[in-house]
Amino acid sequence: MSTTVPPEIEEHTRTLRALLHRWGYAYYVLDAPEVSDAIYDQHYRELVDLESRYPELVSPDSPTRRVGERPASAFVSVTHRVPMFSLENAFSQAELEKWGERLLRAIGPGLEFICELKIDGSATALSYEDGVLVRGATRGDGVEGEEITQNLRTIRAIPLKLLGGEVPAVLEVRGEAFIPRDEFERINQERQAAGEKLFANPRNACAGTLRQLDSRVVASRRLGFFAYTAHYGRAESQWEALAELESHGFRVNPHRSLCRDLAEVRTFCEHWENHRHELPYDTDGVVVKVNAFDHQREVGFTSKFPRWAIAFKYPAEEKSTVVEAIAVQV
Ligand SMILES: CC(C)(CNC(=O)c1ccc(Oc2ccccc2)cc1)c1ccc2c(N)nc(N)nc2n1
Repeated sequence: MSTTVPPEIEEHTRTLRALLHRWGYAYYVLDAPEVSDAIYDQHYRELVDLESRYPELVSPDSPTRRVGERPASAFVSVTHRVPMFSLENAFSQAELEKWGERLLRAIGPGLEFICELKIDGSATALSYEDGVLVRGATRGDGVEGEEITQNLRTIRAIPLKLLGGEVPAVLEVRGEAFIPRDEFERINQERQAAGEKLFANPRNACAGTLRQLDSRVVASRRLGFFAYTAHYGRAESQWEALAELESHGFRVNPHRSLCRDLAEVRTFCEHWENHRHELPYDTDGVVVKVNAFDHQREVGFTSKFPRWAIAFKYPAEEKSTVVEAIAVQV
C-alpha cells in the first residue's frame, strides 16, 4: 500500500538530508565540525525514522545509505572508463633531475611542475553520473578492477553526491583510500584481542579492509580518502583540477605545491622526506607532475606510464626490529 507522503514531511526530509550532507562534509572533508555529534546523531535518527515510515522517500545518495544491507558474495570485475596508469619511480634526486631536464628540453621555459604527496594506501576509482556516485572500484591492473562500491560508500570523505552548481554529466575521480596510523594501531589491537592475524602496515590494512565482502566491517573502521585526478572536468591544469575536486566536495591533500623549476621540486621533496612522520598517515614519496594539461598531452604516455609524471620514492627506512635491538644489546 503506497502511502502518499504529506508535502511538509517531504520538505522536512529534504532539509534533513541537506543538513546531514553539509555537516558530514564539514566533519569528514574539511575537518571542521559545524555541530556536535549529538546534534548530528539526533537529526540522523530522525531521517532514518522518516525513511522507514515513508520508503518512497529514500534515495541512493541519502546519508543513511552509506552502509550496505547485505554482504556481497564476491566482487564483480569492472572495466575502468579511463585506464589508471602506474607511475615511473625515481629513487634519487639525480634520477628526478634527469626526468625533469628531459621534460624541460621537450616543453621549454613555460614548464611548471606540481608536487603532491604519495599516500601509502589503495588506489581507487570513483564514477559519478549526473553528480551521483554510481560505482567505485579498486585499481586492479589499471584496465579492470574489482567493483567495491558498497565498501567505498562507507568512507565519509567520499561524497555520495557532488557539491557545487555545475556538475559534469560524467566525472571519473581517482584517489587514494588510506587508514591513518592511529586507526591502524586500533584495528590491530582489536585483531590481537580476537586472535586474528595482524596487518603488517596501514597499506595492507586498507587493501584488506576494502576487500571485505561485508561493508559493515568497512564502516566500523575509520578509512580516509584523498582525491588526486579528475577526468572530464573543466580544469586545464592539475592545480586547477585539484581545486575543482575540492569544489565538488572531495578531500584533496593540502600539502601540495606549484613549482616553477626543479630546485623548488627538490625543496618540496626534501621537506617532506624530513617531516612526513608528523603526518597522521603514511606516505611513501612525492608525485611530481607537469602541471598544464596541454603540456601533458604534448609529451603523452609510454605503454605503461605517463611521461609527464614520476614518483620520487623516499629511501627505505632502517626499521629496527626487536631482534636487531636485542642483538645490539648483547
Ligand atoms: C598521474 C596518475 C597516473 C593519475 N593519472 C592517470 O591515471 C591518468 C589516466 C589517463 C589519462 O589520460 C587518458 C585518458 C584516456 C585514455 C588514455 C589516457 C590521464 C591521467 C597518478 C597515479 C598515482 C598517483 C598517486 N598515488 N598519488 C598522486 N598524488 N597522484 C597520482 N597520480
